[in-house]
This record gives sequence, C-alpha cells and structure tokens, in this order.
Amino acid sequence: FDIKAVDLRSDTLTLPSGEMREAMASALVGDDVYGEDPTVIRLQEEAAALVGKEDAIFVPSGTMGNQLAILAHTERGDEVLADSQAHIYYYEVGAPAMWAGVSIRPLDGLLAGGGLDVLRNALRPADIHFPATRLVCLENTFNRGSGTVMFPDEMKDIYHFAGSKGLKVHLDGARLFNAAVFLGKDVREFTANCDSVMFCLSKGLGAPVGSMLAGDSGFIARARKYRKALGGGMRQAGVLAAAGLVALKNINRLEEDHRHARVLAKGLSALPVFEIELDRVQTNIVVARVAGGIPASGLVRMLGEKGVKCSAFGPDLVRFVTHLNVGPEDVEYTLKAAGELSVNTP
Ligand SMILES: Cc1ncc(COP(=O)(O)O)c(CN[C@H](C(=O)O)[C@H](C)O)c1O
Repeated sequence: FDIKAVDLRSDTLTLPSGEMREAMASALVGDDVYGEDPTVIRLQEEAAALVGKEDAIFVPSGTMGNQLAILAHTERGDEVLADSQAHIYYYEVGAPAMWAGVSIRPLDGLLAGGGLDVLRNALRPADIHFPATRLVCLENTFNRGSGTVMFPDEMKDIYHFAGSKGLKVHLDGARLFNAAVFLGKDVREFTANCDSVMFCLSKGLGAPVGSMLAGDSGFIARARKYRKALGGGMRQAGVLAAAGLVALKNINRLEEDHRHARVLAKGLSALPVFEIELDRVQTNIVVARVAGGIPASGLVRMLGEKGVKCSAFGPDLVRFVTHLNVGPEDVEYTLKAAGELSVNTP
C-alpha cells in the first residue's frame, strides 16, 4: 500500500497550471492604482460581463471581496443579516465589525432552504432600540452546508422581498460557478438576483490568487476606495490577473470535480465510520459525520497517516473537497485508505 499524497482539505489548494504560468510571465502590466494595468482592466471587464453587472474589481481574496461589499453597502452602525454558518460571519474574523463598524445578526437556516421565511421573520420595524438593517448576505454554493446550491427562484424571492424592504443583497459566490454548472444554468440567472456578487478565481477555477467583486459602477467605485484604504491597491497586478483570465476557462470542467465528489461520497457512505447525506452532495464538497464516537480530529489524523488530507469541520464532522488537482485515481486511493480505517476502527 504505497503511501501517496491526496489533498482534499480545500479547493483553495489548486495550483496554477503551466498555461497560467506562461500567461503570468508574459502579462502586459501597468500601475493598477493609476488604472493603467491592461490585464487587470481586461479581467474586470470580462468578469463584469460574465455575471451581468456594470463593473467589477480584482481583489486579492474572497474575504476582502466580501468585506468591501459590506463596506460599500452600509454605513457605520448598520445591521447586516447572514446565515449563522455563512463564511462571511463564521470565518471572516469578525471583520465586518472591525472595518465597517456594523453588526451581523446570525440567522439559522437562511441558506438551508426556506430562506425567505427566515428573512421575513428576522426583519424588525423601525424602532429607537433597533439598528437599521441594510444588507442581506447570501452564499452560493453554501460551504458549511456541504456545497449545496440555492436555486435561482429562491434567490429571486429573497431578492425581491429584500428590495421591497429597502435592503441590498450581496452574494458570496466564492463557488458560484459550481452552482451554475450543477444546474446547467447561465451564472446570470443567479446574479440577476443580487446587487453585488463576489466570486473566487483561486478556488475550483485554479488561479493562484484572487477574486472578483462585481456590481453597479457606483458600488464598485466605493469598493475601490475602501480597498485602497485597506491597503489593497495593487501595482502591476496584471501578473496575477493574467492567471485569472486563464482560470475563467476552467468553468466547464467543474463538473469533473462534482463527479469525483459523488463517487467519493458514495464510497465513503458505504463504510460504517462515515454518515453522509448523499442528496446534499451536489457540487465539490463532501461533509461526513464521523460515527463510532471517533472525534473528527482523530479521523483527520488517521487518514493523514495514510496520505489523505481532509479537514475537521466540527467536533464530529469532516470535509473533503475535490478540485482541479484531484483525479479519479486519487478518489480511488482515498476510498481504499478509508476502507482500511473502517476495518481497524473499533
Ligand atoms: C464561501 C466562501 N466565501 C469566501 C471565502 C474566502 O475566500 P478567501 O478569502 O480564502 O479567498 C471562502 C474560503 N473558504 C475556505 C475553505 O472553504 O477552505 C476557508 C474556510 O476560508 C469560502 O468558502
């Protein structure tokens, strides 16, 4: 059983391809703070057109894209609504309070189906005791929901209801193309139902760095100013944007990651130590409950010893993420390694 390395911790681990490296090396560049980097400009124009928005800005990370959206949509003291398990609340270091001076009210179930009722029940009347609620954040696909997809119709209901109450909607679309590919729909069917959208180039699409934030031109102008304030004004960033342009060609191959995730989930669920809701495995993320009282950290360690890396996703939850650098043979190897575990697991 020769040990090999299979890294399923996250799709953030994707490595730049040879084509990306060539594009990076030969990229036309200029000073992007002066608005003079032709490759950044091209990427921003292509990204805006792709998601059907007026303008877009290239940012170093999905987290910065999300935080710029909050800054550009709100004033200090406003309230933002997000799912309690949303990345923007769960994994972004409390940044909305740190930079935007806003509070996030965590809502259980906003992203897990029935979001409109959750939102409707969360709204409060104007009252001297209550902050002004300004923004609703959605996430598609839903990372901590095991990469599940919010259908465009549900997004439309939420978007129209939010709009009727004067709220803006920001979509954390870190893995939005995974959602579009899962449904076989144009990504604009999703983005027509939000005021701003962030999507990552650096995850399943394979770029080494970067995300795009898109919205109307006034919003992007505000986001650009806040990015500068956060020290995110970049100089010859065309070197990175060139990889992003190549990454956009990887959208259609995402179905391969989804297929690998389904094969992995099916194989793992046949083993006594993993409990998986197979209908929730829609894209490239597999979340498994660890049975037998084994802590997730223990399972991560035992699989690690066999060369398979995955993430603990809670005390008894583990996450496997398929991506560009994971092939069918890696899935097979993972199932073999996991199969060995189950035999030896008490
Ligand atoms: C839905 C969503 N939105 C935003 C981000 C932030 O993107 P980056 O700041 O890492 O570029 C992530 C990254 N997710 C990472 C991962 O899944 O391994 C970790 C948890 O931060 C994300 O999953």
